[in-house]
Amino acid sequence: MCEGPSFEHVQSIGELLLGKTKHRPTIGIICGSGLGGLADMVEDANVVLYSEIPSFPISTVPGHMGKLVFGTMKGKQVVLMRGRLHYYEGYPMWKTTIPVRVLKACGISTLILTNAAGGLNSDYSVGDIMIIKDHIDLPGISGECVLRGGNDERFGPRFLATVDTYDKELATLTKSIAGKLGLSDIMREGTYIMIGGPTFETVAESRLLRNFGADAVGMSTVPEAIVARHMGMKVFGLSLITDMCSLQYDVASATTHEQVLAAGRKRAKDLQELVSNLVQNM
Ligand SMILES: O=P(O)(O)O[C@@H]1C[C@H](O)[C@@H](CO)O1
Ligand SMILES: Nc1nc2[nH]cnc2c(=O)[nH]1
Repeated sequence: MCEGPSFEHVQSIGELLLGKTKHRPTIGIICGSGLGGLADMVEDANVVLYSEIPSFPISTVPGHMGKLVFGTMKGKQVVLMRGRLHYYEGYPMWKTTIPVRVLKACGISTLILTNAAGGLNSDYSVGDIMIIKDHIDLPGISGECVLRGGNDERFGPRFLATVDTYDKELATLTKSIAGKLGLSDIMREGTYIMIGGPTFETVAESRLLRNFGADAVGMSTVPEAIVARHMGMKVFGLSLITDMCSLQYDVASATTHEQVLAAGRKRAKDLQELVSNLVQNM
């Protein structure tokens, strides 16, 4: 059975969106929880609400506004998704990535993903920024891969290699920009693991995820990265460590979404500088 939007439908939404803006971006950015301030860097903005776009799912999570923002960032044409869709909101996996397919139809060739994540690596601290070197698709390896279902070859191949998901040149460029901005001390590079959510991890789960080799855990990003690669886009990802996962029972503390959003606000300026300079130098 074929799941997901048809190729023609995605193309038609792309055309509709390009009719609503004079911009012709090639760089797309997805804002993670509490990281919507990235959109404040956009000049000459044309904003389209998700609710105005046919078949677009609606963001229901606080910290995700549900707007596409077309415009320029440091002279480069961009489009930002200020609000992403998560599997735990009740959408099937393929539906959470309709916007990524639509971005491609709008002409995007490079996708920058950002997210809020819990730190599993005990060398990390709240406020660190992790370049995503690799991911573990926990839902995917247990049967809920975003590419499950019928495959339209016009989107991409049935069997996708994922060893090269995250672009190495953009990672190198980001490290050099972080150095110039004085951010090297908070930069990390590691593996992001996606869980379905919306529960934060138990101590036993955090230990399991760490033993799997993950440095940070979150509830998004991986399906978007896979779909973007499926369509031949370059992908780069950053995780803001908003809380540290509890690996010891005697000092375990509960994570809250408010805490995640507050950590995002604290690091907002640095993240905006980092991403906008990356865009400028791409
Ligand atoms: O959209 P992201 O992955 O940044 O959001 C993370 C995961 C949950 O949606 C939320 C938990 O606070 O933050
Ligand atoms: N699963 C998970 N997602 C997060 N998003 C932000 N922080 C966390 C976390 O600690 N765990």
